[in-house]
Amino acid sequence: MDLLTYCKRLPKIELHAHLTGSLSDETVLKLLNSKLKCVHVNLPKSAEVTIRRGHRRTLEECFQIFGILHYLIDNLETVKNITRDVIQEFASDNVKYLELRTTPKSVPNKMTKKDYIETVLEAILQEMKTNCITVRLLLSIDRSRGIDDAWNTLQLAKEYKTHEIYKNLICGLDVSGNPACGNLTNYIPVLEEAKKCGLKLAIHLAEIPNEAETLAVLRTGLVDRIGHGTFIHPSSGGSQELLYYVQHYHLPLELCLSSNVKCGTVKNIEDHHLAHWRKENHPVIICTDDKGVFSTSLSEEFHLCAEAFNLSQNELNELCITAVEATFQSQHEKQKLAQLIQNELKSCTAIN
Ligand SMILES: CNc1ncnc2c1ncn2[C@@H]1O[C@H](COP(=O)(O)O)[C@@H](O)[C@H]1O
Repeated sequence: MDLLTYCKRLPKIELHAHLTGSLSDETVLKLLNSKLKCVHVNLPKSAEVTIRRGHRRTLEECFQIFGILHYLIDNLETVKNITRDVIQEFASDNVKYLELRTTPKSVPNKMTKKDYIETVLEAILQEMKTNCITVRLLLSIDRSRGIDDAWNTLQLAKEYKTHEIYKNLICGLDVSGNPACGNLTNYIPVLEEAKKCGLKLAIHLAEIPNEAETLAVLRTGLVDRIGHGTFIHPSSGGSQELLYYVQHYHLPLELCLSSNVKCGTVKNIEDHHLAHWRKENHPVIICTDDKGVFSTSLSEEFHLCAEAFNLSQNELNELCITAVEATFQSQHEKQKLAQLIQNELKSCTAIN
C-alpha cells in the first residue's frame, strides 16, 4: 500500500477545522451559482474564492477570502448545507472524531447568531446519524471583533452547553481571527469566565511573532490547547520562557502544515516547528485549519508530514492515538474513542 493510501485509511482525529475555511471547491461553486441566480447581486471577484491547488497567499489575503465566503453564507439554508458538506467530506476522509469551530454570525432580517448556532448543531446531529463520525463544536471568538462580541459568544456557548437538545455538542471555545488585529490580553477576563463555566479553551497563539501576548496568555494557565504556536519554540523564533510554559502545562499543539507554509509563516514543510516539538516528545496533533482555503485534506496533511519527516507507519499510528487525549471529551468518551481508533488501526495494519 502506498503512503498516501495508508494515510487515507488511518482513523483520524481532526481538532482544528474552521467551518467556513473548510468549504470544498464544490461547495463554494454551489454557493456562487445560487448567488448568481439572484438579480442585483454585486459579486466580489468570485473566481478568487475557488482556489488553485498549491496557491500561496499571505495571512492578510486569507482573511479577505474569509470575508468573501462570509458574504456568500448569508442564510440558514446555506449554513445547514455547508455544515453538512464539510462533515461528510471529513467522514469520507476517514475522520472518526471532528471538532469543528465557527464564529456565530447574524445577517439582518435573515438570521440571528442563535439561528446560526442551532442550524450548525442540527446539521451536526443529522450527519452523525448517517456517517461514522463523532462531531463536536467550539464557538469561535474572533479577536478582530472586539471584547463585547467575545462576551456575547461566551454567553451563547454557556446557553447551548446546557441546552436540552444540544448539551453534549458544544465543548469549548476557540480564539482565532487575524493575529495582527487586537491584543489577546484584553480577552483574558472572558477566558477566565469561560473556564469557570466548564468550557475548554483552544487558543491560536503565536501564529505570528508576538512574545508578550503569548506569554501573558500562557501564564494564566487557562489554555487547554494551542493553535499553531509557530513562534513558541526557541528554535522557531520563540523563547525558553515560552517553551517552559507550554511544557509545564503540557499543552498539545494543533499543527497545520499546509496552512502555515501557504501563508508564509513557515518557509517550507521541512522547516515546520513540528520537528522541534517531536524532538521534545511533546504532544502534537496534525490538523487542516482550512481545508478548502488551503486545498488539502487531513490525509494529505498526514502524508506531507510523513514524507517531510520520514515518519514510519507506526509513528503515523501514534499520531492518531496521541490526538485522543487532546480531545475535549470526558475520560469515558476518550476511552471509547481510543478503543475505536485502536481497532481501526489494527485492521489498517492488517490490510497492509
Ligand atoms: C489561517 N489561519 C487562521 N488564523 C486565525 N484565524 C483563522 C485562520 N483560519 C481561519 N480563521 C478564523 O476562522 C474564520 C472562518 O471560519 P468561521 O467563519 O468561523 O466558520 C475566519 O474568519 C477567522 O476568524
